[in-house]
Amino acid sequence: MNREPILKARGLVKRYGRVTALDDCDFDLMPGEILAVIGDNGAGKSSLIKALSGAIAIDEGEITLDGQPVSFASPLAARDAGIETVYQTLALSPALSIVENMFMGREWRRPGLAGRWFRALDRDRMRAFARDKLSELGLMTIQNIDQPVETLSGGQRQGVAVARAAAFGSRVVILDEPTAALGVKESRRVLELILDVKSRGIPIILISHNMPHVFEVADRIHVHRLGRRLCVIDPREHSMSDAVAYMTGAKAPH
Ligand SMILES: Nc1ncnc2c1ncn2[C@@H]1O[C@H](COP(=O)(O)OP(=O)(O)OP(=O)(O)O)[C@@H](O)[C@H]1O
Repeated sequence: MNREPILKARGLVKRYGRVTALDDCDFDLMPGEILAVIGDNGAGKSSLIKALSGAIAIDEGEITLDGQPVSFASPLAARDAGIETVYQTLALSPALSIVENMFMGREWRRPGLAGRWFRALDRDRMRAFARDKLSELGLMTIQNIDQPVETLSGGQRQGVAVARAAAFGSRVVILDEPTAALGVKESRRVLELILDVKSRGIPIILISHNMPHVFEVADRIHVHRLGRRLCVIDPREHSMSDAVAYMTGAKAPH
């Protein structure tokens, strides 16, 4: 098995004025794993995944994907490289429909004559695909996939964002608090979907404050503290209270 990280970062620094959100931060995502990232509020977890997914520019450091240095100018550039991210803010367009949100910027077109500049959107195929992906998530309580996202509940919106990432992430899927807005049943479906993405051989970065969820699905846990990676622990060898003690600084990892 190839033990080189798929996604790797060394010495990341991100400053917002006087605040240093990432302070010489390292990161490694191994092939096929679910890596949880945990840390206190303000520890810099979101900044880390934004740096990895092109949503913010880093001040210092290096990121490699499959061993090649990368510098994503935008989330779109990261997406083109196969890195799909669900941000806490979800990045959905409320006025657009569910299908339009799933395909935003990568619409499928009907086959056309070679060289023809305009090809019609293949709406039927996109709708069937969107319906499939949502039903995999158990989200077919949504009656109409042409309805605007702004008419959905918070949990349903989260489901659309997660389904989109799971459907299109070909190298890495990053989920920032994917179960935060969800009830017990919906959370369970998201956890199942995470395991399903893993079974397709795609590694996942899961940022979560929910320790039972983290310990249920993660292969390794990156503990983030004060803008950097404090340690990486194996959930089979550490308890939840250990993990919380490390991230709050109550206990030092050995
Ligand atoms: N756009 C911004 N402008 C100024 N400061 C920011 C900005 N984004 C983040 N920060 C600061 O950087 C630090 C790290 O924030 P970040 O959101 O990465 O932490 P986090 O671990 O994801 O926190 P949480 O668990 O609360 O989401 C915090 O002190 C935060 O206030």
